[in-house]
Amino acid sequence: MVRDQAGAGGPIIEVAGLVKRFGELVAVDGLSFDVDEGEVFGFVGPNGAGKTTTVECVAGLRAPDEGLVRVCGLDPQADRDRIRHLVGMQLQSSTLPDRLKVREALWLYASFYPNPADERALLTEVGLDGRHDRRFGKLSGGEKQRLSLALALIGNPRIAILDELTTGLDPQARRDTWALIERIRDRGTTIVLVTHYMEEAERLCDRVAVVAAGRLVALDTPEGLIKRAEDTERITFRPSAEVDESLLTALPGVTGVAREGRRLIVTGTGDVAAQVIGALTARQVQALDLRIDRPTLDDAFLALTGHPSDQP
Ligand SMILES: Nc1ncnc2c1ncn2[C@@H]1O[C@H](COP(=O)(O)OP(=O)(O)OP(=O)(O)O)[C@@H](O)[C@H]1O
Repeated sequence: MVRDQAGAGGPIIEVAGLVKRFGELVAVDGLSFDVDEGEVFGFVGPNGAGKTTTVECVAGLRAPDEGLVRVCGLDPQADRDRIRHLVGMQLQSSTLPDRLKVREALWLYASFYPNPADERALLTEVGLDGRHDRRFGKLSGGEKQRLSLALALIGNPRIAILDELTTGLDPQARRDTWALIERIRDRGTTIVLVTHYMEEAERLCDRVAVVAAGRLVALDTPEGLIKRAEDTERITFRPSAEVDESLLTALPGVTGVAREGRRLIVTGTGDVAAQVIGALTARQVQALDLRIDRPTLDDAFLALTGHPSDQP
C-alpha cells in the first residue's frame, strides 16, 4: 500500500497557483490551499465558480494548465495509478448502466483496488441494506447517491472527495448522510466536500474555502467566516413598488443584493439598514415586512461572493 511521502502532520493535499482553462474560459484562476490529514475541508461558491474543476485536478481527472498539485506528496497526473488508490471520488452525476445491480457495481469497483472494503458492511453503512440485487436504474435518487458514496469508499481511500453529495436529498436523508460523513471522518479519512449548503458546511467542515470566479475569496473555519460577517446586517423586505437593484448596490456599505420571490435581501456593513430605508423613502417606496438579521454563514457567503447560497 502506498504511504504518503509528505511529512507526518503535513498537508495531505497541496495546491499552489492552480490554473485550469477551457478554451477562452479560465475556470480556475490561481487557486492555492492546503488540506491537512484528517480534516473535513469544504468548497463553497456560486455555480460555475470552479469547485468541481479544482477537485477533479486534485483527483487526477483533469490536468492543470498551471500550478502545482500534490496529493500525499504525489503528482496526480504523473502518479495517476497510485492516486486512484489513495483518493475516492464521488461524482456529481452517476453514469452506471441501468441494468447493473448494486452488488455488481461494488464488485466491479472493488476489483480495481488492492485492499477493498467489505462490500456488505459498506452497503449497510450507507443504508443500502436489502438493495444488493436492485438494478441501478431502479434505485431512487437518494439511493443512487448513497451508492455513489459507497463506490467512492470501496477502495478504503485516505481521501474521499464528495461533490454535492446531498444535493436533491430530503432533509432527513441529508441529515443521515451528514452522520455518515462524520463516521467516515472519525475513521481518519480526509474529506473534501463540495457543497451549496451553508448549513452542511457549518456542521461538517473544519475549514471552508469560498471560491468565486475561479479565485479563493476566503479560507477559514466556519466560525471565522461568520466572524468576518459580524458587522454585517441582513435586511429582508418586500418593496411596496418595483426597486432597481442598482439603486441599492450603489449605497455605501452594501455588499450584496439578492431577490427571493418578491422580497429583497440586502447585505451590508455599518448603518446599512438606515441607508436602505433612506434610499427607499426618497423614492416613496416602503419596506414592507422588514426584518434585520444577525449574520450566519449564508451572510458571510453573500458578503464574500455577492451571491446568495442555495437553501436546502
Ligand atoms: N469540460 C468543460 N468544458 C468547458 N467548460 C467547462 C467544462 N467543465 C467546466 N466548465 C466551465 O468551467 C467553469 C467552472 O465549472 P465547475 O463545474 O468547476 O464549477 P462549479 O463551481 O463546480 O459549479 P457548480 O456549483 O455549478 O457545480 C464553468 O463556467 C463551467 O461551465
